[in-house]
Amino acid sequence: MENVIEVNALEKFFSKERALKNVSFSVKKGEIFGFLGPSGSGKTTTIKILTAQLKPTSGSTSVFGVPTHQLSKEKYRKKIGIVTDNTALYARLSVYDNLKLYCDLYDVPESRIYEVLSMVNLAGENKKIVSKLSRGMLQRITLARAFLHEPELLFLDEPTSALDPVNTKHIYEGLMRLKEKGTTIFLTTHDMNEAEILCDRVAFLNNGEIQLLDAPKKLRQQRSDASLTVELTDGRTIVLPKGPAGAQRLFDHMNANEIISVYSNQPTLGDIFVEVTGRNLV
Ligand SMILES: Nc1ncnc2c1ncn2[C@@H]1O[C@H](COP(=O)(O)OP(=O)(O)OP(=O)(O)O)[C@@H](O)[C@H]1O
Repeated sequence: MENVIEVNALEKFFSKERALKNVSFSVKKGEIFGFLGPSGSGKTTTIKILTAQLKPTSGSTSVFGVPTHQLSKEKYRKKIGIVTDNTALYARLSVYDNLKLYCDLYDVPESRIYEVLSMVNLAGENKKIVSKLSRGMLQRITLARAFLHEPELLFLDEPTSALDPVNTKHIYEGLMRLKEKGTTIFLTTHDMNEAEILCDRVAFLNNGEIQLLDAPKKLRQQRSDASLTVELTDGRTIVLPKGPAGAQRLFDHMNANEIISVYSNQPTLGDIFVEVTGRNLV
């Protein structure tokens, strides 16, 4: 499968401080790739380098097979959508007028505005003035703007950090639909649950270094001891080990109709992050 993003031995220094250390990874077309790390680990710096807002100190980065510094701005703008903390919206204009400006810029029909507002659960809010919006609404408008020109590649820097669970779920559904259409998504997040739901593969970033990279399911399976936790009708919760002895006890409880639930004891992505990096994700 074709790689949309390629990063090799990327390093970034801010004065003498090393923000990124020997970072290498690639992102395939149509993949949702999660960059997970605590505050200050280098997530935004990576996005800025990949979107040509910052120059790397060394190493190579390419997007759509073209070194990032060589991409013409016009071509880049049309194929890429970026969502960061910087909303760059006009505070005194309405939601509609803000999005209309981008329709003109990207050569997109105005009818698309209603489609993207519905994607972010803001249908009917088009007349609201941007300065009167909540942080969560601003975040959703920024997402709507990034969806407007149907980019092939989306960079999302903590896209749901200000959203409530209902809107977060709505955004997840929208992102999954974009993925189904073939959009590639590079997502940074602190939220392991988000990574688990959305990402095909995740990289754990700690102090500017990638410490682990794989599919969430594989990471969990590799670290599972294959034991099972079983809740029984008499109120007990028991752990059954892998192997014939555990299987026999499971059979006996099933046969006696004593089982309420069974689940596997796999670690969460958060557990794995702590195990690998020795630190929490916040
Ligand atoms: N313009 C800058 N000048 C100096 N240092 C910087 C600059 N931008 C980032 N850094 C430093 O680089 C490191 C990585 O920062 P970055 O913003 O990429 O982290 P992050 O993982 O995105 O954090 P957060 O989750 O808080 O947004 C931090 O130590 C930060 O202080």
